[in-house]
Amino acid sequence: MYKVLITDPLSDQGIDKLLRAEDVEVVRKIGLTGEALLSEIATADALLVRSQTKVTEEVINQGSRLKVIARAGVGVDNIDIPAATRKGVIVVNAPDGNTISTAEHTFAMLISLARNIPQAHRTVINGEWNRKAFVGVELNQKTLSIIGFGRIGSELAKRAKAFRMNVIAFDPYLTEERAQKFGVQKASFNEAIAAGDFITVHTPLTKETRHMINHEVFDKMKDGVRILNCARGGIIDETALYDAIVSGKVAGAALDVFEVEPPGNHPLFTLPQVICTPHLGASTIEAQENVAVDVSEEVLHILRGEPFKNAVNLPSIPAELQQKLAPYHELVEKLGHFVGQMTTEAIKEITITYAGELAEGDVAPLTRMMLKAVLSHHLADINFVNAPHLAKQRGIHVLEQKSGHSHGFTQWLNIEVKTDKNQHQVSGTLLNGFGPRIIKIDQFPVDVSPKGHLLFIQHRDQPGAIGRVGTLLGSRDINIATMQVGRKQAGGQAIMILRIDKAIPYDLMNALKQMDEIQSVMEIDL
Ligand SMILES: NC(=O)c1ccc[n+]([C@@H]2O[C@H](COP(=O)([O-])OP(=O)(O)OC[C@H]3O[C@@H](n4cnc5c(N)ncnc54)[C@H](O)[C@@H]3O)[C@@H](O)[C@H]2O)c1
Ligand SMILES: O=C(O)CC[C@@H](O)C(=O)O
Repeated sequence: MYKVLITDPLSDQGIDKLLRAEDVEVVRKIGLTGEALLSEIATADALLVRSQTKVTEEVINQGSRLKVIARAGVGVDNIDIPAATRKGVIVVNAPDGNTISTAEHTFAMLISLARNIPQAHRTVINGEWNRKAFVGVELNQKTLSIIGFGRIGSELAKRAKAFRMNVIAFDPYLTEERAQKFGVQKASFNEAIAAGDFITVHTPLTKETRHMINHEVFDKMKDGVRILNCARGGIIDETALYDAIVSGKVAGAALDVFEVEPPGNHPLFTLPQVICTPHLGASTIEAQENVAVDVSEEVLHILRGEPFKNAVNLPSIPAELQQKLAPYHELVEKLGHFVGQMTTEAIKEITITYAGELAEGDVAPLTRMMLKAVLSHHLADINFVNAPHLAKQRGIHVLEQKSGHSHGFTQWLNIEVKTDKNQHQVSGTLLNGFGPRIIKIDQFPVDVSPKGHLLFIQHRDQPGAIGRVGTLLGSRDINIATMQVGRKQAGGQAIMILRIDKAIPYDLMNALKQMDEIQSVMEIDL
């Protein structure tokens, strides 16, 4: 039974799949913080949050069973992603579910800002009828500068175009083609800042975007500009905004988000030009249901070991690629486990080479999978998420390469592991109808089905050696299911791979190692 802990309010309909899952126990403790959160997370397999719960390194490290943190929404700035990655915990979000709601909210703020609707409303309900104080401006033919042209920025552009605004956009990843598709003008940051009658930010909050709208930037804006932030508090420097409004540079500001939330008695609230909402961008019935459905499904997939799509700390793998690579998973894992167990010293370098059909297209997910398999015999708590990070942390150099030489096979792959003193390599393929095969071990051609309990023996090729090993095992009632021998030349170095029905007792292992012709013996479990 998986324990799924929910600590922020989520739509009931949205988490219906989790509530109905027979293998899941849902524990809803809204607003959990401090010691209480640490104690609950200790036994949780998954944590579901919105933006309120602060998922710190301490919280993540306390989750000894934690496999996934799911953010019902887009922004993951309340989650310590590097800490989750180090711990091998997958972080997923729901990037699409609240796009429309947030774009619509931003548009509502835009109109409210242009026409002073919140301020006017307040006076009317207080018994005043002051029409002169609230003369607004039209949106028609005004320039809207959108900083950050992703999901929300581009949806907002469509709405602004419908109101006949000139839309210009700055986004380092915006192509001319995409700009044309949305009928917007692609601009540099400075151009967008200088041209906007309204300027709205829709970037994530990052090191680069924190205070990207600051004193200096306000100085470059048109007089009477109106500013919106429905993305993240901190993208706009609130002190600079306050000064720019007081100086008359900025005619008004609409804010849904704040550097500190809740913002308390903020100086900006003393200014009549400022309108605000309490982080309501995604607060619609539809958005909350969408994001809760999305993350509930992702959590179930991850807990059940099924494919998932919106991991924040893993490169996303398109469904088509997942499907294409799925047949190779077993081969890659088995080869990785084989060479990982063969290697008994500290690993310095791992090279994986793909050839044949495998050399066509993206194989990065296979490399990550192989890395996890190899290193699981050397490092604790390694998984698909943290494998590259742990390898790098240990100074293990990982190389992925493609080769035009597939050795006569439709697909071929080789894993080579180097240590200070040794190097080992294993090659494999998928045989139509027979599944994964190991076809070479350390330059010795073999044909081994990589499964079960194997005995891997390196020895000198001499008459009687194989017989003596068989007799010794037989004398201790150890049955040999299959056997493969590989050698490069008669009388030289050779290997034996025996699939045996049970593990070898310690004294028998020693007896094998003491045989004259044997150099090394190891058991390999696949
Ligand atoms: N107010 C709310 O309730 C609410 C709801 C949803 C999302 N959000 C926030 O809105 C923001 C946008 O969300 P989205 O779904 O559109 O994200 P997105 O990832 O689709 O778009 C963000 C865009 O910002 C661009 N960008 C990154 N760095 C930039 C920079 N330095 N300058 C200019 N552009 C830059 C990216 O290229 C990307 O296109 C996020 O901060 C998100 O957390 C707020
Ligand atoms: O949970 C919320 O309502 C905030 C949503 C929003 O800020 C997001 O990043 O998705």
